[in-house]
Amino acid sequence: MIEQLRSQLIVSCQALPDEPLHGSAIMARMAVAAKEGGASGIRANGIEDIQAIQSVVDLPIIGIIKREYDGSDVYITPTLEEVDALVSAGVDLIALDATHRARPDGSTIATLFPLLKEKYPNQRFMADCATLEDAVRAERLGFDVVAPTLYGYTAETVGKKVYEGDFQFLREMVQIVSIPVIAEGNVITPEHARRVLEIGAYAVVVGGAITRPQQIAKRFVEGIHSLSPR
Ligand SMILES: CC(=O)N[C@H](C=O)[C@@H](O)[C@H](O)[C@H](O)COP(=O)(O)O
Repeated sequence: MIEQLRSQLIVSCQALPDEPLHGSAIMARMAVAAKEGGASGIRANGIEDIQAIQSVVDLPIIGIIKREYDGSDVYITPTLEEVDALVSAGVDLIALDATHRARPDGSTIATLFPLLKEKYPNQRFMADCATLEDAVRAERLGFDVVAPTLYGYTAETVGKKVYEGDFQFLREMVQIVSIPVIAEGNVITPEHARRVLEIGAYAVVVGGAITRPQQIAKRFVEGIHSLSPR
């Protein structure tokens, strides 16, 4: 299944409860649209969205469950409970936060992941990383793929964008691990998508730039204002 994604576009179809397109029926239509556009995979959040998407497209799915717990900053598939649900849903690849941060039950990825592998030896896992250390640790732990998904979204990386310095961070990640690196997070243009593959990313995930119209509209509005005479 991972082979199927080589050099291809994966579209992340996500809208949280506070977003205008929230709802599994809408996310399923987004996935159909992504497939019509040529996407080879879908990333989706939550069992409801995943099942709705599985019923209309036959593409490989990267599944996550975003859940916030008191006392932990980890929200992408934080505990075994979310992994159990994603395995039951039958997603091809389960992505989880692979930073060093403490998880809700006090575990870390280094203590949780071996348990997941033991329980689900045939399941494939993707590591959502914020740093190069995260990626190295993820490879050592036995993840199948890594991604810079959380680069810019943790206290130590806040404000950083993966495309800065011609995708410098991504290039370093590609060099430091030997498992596939999927470029994810702030890939905003077709040129970005092409560039990350040139740099050596195995595949590319694009989310908001395709499936979050509020982000797309905002970018146009900002474009207009930056062009208008002052
Ligand atoms: C940081 C975080 O929570 N990222 C989430 C992970 O699944 C999603 O909200 C992103 O949309 C996804 O990673 C794709 O990225 P972008 O939408 O920038 O193309």
